[in-house]
Amino acid sequence: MNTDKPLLLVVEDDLGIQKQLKWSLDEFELVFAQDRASAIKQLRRHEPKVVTLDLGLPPDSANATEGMATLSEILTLSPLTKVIVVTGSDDKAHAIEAVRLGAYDFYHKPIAADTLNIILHRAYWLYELEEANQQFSQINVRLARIIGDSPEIQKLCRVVEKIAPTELTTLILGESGTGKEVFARAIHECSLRHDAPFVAINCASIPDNLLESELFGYERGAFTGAHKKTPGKIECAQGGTLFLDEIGDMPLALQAKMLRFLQERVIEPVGSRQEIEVDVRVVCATNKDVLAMAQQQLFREDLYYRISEMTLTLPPLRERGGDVLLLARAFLVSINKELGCHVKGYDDSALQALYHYHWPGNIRELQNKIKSAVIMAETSRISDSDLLLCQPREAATTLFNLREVREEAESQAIVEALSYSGHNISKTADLLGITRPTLYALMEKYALSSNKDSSDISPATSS
Ligand SMILES: Nc1ncnc2c1ncn2[C@@H]1O[C@H](COP(=O)(O)OP(=O)(O)OP(=O)(O)O)[C@@H](O)[C@H]1O
Repeated sequence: MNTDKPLLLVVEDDLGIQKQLKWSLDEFELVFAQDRASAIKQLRRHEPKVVTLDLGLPPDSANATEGMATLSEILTLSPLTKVIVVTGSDDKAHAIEAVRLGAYDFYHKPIAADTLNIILHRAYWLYELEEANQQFSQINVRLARIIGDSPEIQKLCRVVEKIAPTELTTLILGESGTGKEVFARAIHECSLRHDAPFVAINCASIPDNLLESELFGYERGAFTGAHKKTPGKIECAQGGTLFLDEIGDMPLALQAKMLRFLQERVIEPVGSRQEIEVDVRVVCATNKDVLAMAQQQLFREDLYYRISEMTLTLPPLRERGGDVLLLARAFLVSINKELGCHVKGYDDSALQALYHYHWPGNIRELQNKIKSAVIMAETSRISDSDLLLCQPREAATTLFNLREVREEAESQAIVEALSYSGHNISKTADLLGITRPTLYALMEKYALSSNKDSSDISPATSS
């Protein structure tokens, strides 16, 4: 069968019309069905995007009953399929009824090839559009579990959308508690593997001598206590995604075996000589600088390049701006529910404290602090004293100082425009939509130099 052409299921009991369609619809790969049963069989087998359906089907070809029943069954099984019904020229009522039931369009016999070709192309186009929309909204729902409005997190979500459907082995970097596992799950859930298992293993939490058998499985009698053949985590992830957390802690000896699995997609359980083929996508994470470790021979360099076909670096919570408050509000709802509490929100002192704290333990620390604050809170609103935070992120200025924010953005824009224009003052002023004197005044205000020789613009040294 020529798979380049779009496949069209034609439900038509008249062999003469079948022949005519074959001849006039040569841009499509036609498959035929003569009655309801064969139509459903072909639908299940070929999953066509578009179907043409003659409403007059046997056993009662003079009547539209069987055709209408076939239409309903097709749309129940495959709601996105575009069904175009075919009726006799004097049968408008049935055509309209079919559209009411969900048919995409209708046309009357005798067949006008040009018109039918146009209707069919439009139907395929619409199908593909709807299918893409559906996939997009499913991806959005799956990504919705990642809370965060900051540009950094939004950018990472767009990267996840792009890489999820691929087979790229991905390395997620970031401090402890920044959401590496959350992102690994999002990659899995937005991928075509989302119905298969997501299996996570933490390489740091399992003793070195057990990690190999945990990952690769073992044969009965492979070592003392191996009473029965047991599959490893890799095999358990068959068809799905394996998440190797703390990959930087994997013992060097085991890294060679891991590399072979990643290259050849086969595993050999401990104590076995039999190879097992595995179809598993791998996502790794670490809070260590594995590249530096590779350079110091503390991590296999070849394994590093194998696992980092794509790298995502998660920013620490303190660099995500207002996300901390967004997360704090979301966690309050879930923690209230979990503990059966009714804390209503945060007072100003708590918001200030949450925003300015350094968050060395990132989102996990935030969750813990809110949990204990919900338990400790004496009133319906959490205050800074309930949160027990020390070490503010920076001197407590006001939470949102609009002037400071504006000035920072203004100075940043000038730096970037200068760099873009090659430090040409006229061009920079044009880019920014201001006059040269205004630009000079602003550069002076922000102590910016226009030194052409420096590769980047840095604040002028005041000497
Ligand atoms: N963007 C986010 N939105 C909502 N919850 C999040 C987000 N990121 C992380 N979390 C929550 O924070 C906690 C820590 O996240 P996670 O375990 O993914 O971090 P991690 O970086 O893998 O940590 P570790 O390095 O310690 O393994 C989890 O409870 C997770 O559900």
